[in-house]
Amino acid sequence: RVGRWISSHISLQSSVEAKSALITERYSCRQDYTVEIISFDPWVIYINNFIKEEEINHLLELTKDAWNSSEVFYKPQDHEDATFGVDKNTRNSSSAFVPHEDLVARCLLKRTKQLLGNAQHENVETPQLVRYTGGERFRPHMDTIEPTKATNFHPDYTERPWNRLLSAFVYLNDNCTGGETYFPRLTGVGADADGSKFSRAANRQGLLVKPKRGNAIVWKNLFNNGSVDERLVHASLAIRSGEKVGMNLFTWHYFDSPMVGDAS
Ligand SMILES: O=C(O)CCC(=O)C(=O)O
Ligand SMILES: [Fe+2]
Repeated sequence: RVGRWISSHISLQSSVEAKSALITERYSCRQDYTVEIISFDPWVIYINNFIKEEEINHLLELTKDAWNSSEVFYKPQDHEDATFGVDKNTRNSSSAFVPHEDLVARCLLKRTKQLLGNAQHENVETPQLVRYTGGERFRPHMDTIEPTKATNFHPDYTERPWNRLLSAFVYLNDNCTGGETYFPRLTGVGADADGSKFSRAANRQGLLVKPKRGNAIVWKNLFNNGSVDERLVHASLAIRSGEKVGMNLFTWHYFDSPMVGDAS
């Protein structure tokens, strides 16, 4: 089984050409992140320095003219089937897709794949940048695809069903207030947690992750039998001031393969 390296994102073509904005030949994909465990069950980790300054600057430069209203998979009132589109009631941010041929995108896909190690990781979606300004937010949702509604989600979905195993949300800037990533069903952090990364909900319910440039929160969306682990429901709380930019990386678990180890 050869790892397919193509990142076939979801009907949406990237709107920017691959070009090297700030990254030069001197660029190396070397990573030097550190990991903190957030939760054993469900599996959630926090990564310090997942992405380097030069990579962030490159991605922001590369996508500067590529922002559009974020889309979600949703069911419009007058539709029978779920579809992709803008649903501001759910998500009113902007999104930009990084072309998967881009040097930094390729590095990030590889870094994500390496993070998964021996767990199933045939495909990583094209990195998606998301930007929020005043009042914008993303209501509670799962990053997984609902198989029964997803026949038009991706051309090969029914041919070879998959779902998003791992979600990595990477913070590309942090000059904002508000905009925490909120996991209402996870255990929150302790009183001694680093306040630049986490905050505690007033009712002590749920995990609140603050935007911190370069760092990432990573979680596993599926149980080992492939069903969706709804404990990973999450939201982006509204931005109160400033701007938040983040990036989604999703890896795919194909149901015809084991979640860990080789099929052969
Ligand atoms: O903006 C965030 O903190 C989370 C974004 C998110 O959940 C998503 O884009 O799927
Ligand atoms: Fe999400």
